[in-house]
Amino acid sequence: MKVDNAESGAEAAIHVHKVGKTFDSHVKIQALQEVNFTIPQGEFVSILGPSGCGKSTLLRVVSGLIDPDEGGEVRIFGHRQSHRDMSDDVGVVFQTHNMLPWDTVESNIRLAAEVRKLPKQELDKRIDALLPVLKLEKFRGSYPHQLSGGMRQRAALGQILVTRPKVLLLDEPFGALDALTRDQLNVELLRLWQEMRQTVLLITHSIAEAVFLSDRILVMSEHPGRIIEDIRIDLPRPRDPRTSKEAVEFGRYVARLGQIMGVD
Ligand SMILES: Nc1ncnc2c1ncn2[C@@H]1O[C@H](COP(=O)(O)OP(=O)(O)OP(=O)(O)O)[C@@H](O)[C@H]1O
Repeated sequence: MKVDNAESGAEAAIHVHKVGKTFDSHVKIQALQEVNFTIPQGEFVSILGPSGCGKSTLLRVVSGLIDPDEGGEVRIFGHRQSHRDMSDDVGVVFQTHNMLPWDTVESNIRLAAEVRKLPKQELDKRIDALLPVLKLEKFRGSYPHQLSGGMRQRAALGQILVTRPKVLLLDEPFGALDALTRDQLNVELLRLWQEMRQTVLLITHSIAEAVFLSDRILVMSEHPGRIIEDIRIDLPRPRDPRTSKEAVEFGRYVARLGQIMGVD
């Protein structure tokens, strides 16, 4: 369903309005409480918050994998997200990859694009362009178990990027990797975003990672999750891990966020 009323966030890439979520299994857990925010097209936004505050739940609601409680809504370019009618404009990457162990990197990426029913020639072209960007060209014929953790997560990113989603939702995609690999992949992610300029919503536990990558950081409260701060990161782009992280302003943002989150 489309709406074109500006107040509803129809112009925005992501519009989250009065989103709450209560899980009602054997115990009732209110994971989210009245979450509101709007992200314009092309912005890179990170979500920080304490463990268990509802970050993954929020990302799953934005992706359409689960529906919010009644009264709340998510719109993607004006399309009302729901479990039954998920927007084609959204791609999601989780912490653990989704690759079939018996298929090569290339077939896994190919398979992920099949739902979009792209003509074979177009898909070949996209895969040929994507593999070098992900530094996986030499590994297109390798199986997941033959790759390092970082390569597997790059391939998982490839499975989503091949569909060219306008909105990229990332749930700690590099969270399980060692710090060095994670830093390298963040630099690559930033390079990709600088080229493609999709709208990105990233969940992370790392304040420095959020400041380095983002235009804006949303901070969530303890459970039940609400947005308690919305901070614009006015650091110049393009960003470079050495120079950007050494800048005084970078340190100021990290310190301020540390204070808000009680980890300074
Ligand atoms: N499917 C579910 N059924 C019941 N409760 C759930 C479900 N998914 C999440 N929860 C609960 O909702 C709350 C928020 O969980 P969520 O995974 O969204 O937090 P998070 O901020 O992503 O946590 P972390 O940073 O530790 O990954 C938690 O209390 C969790 O137990």
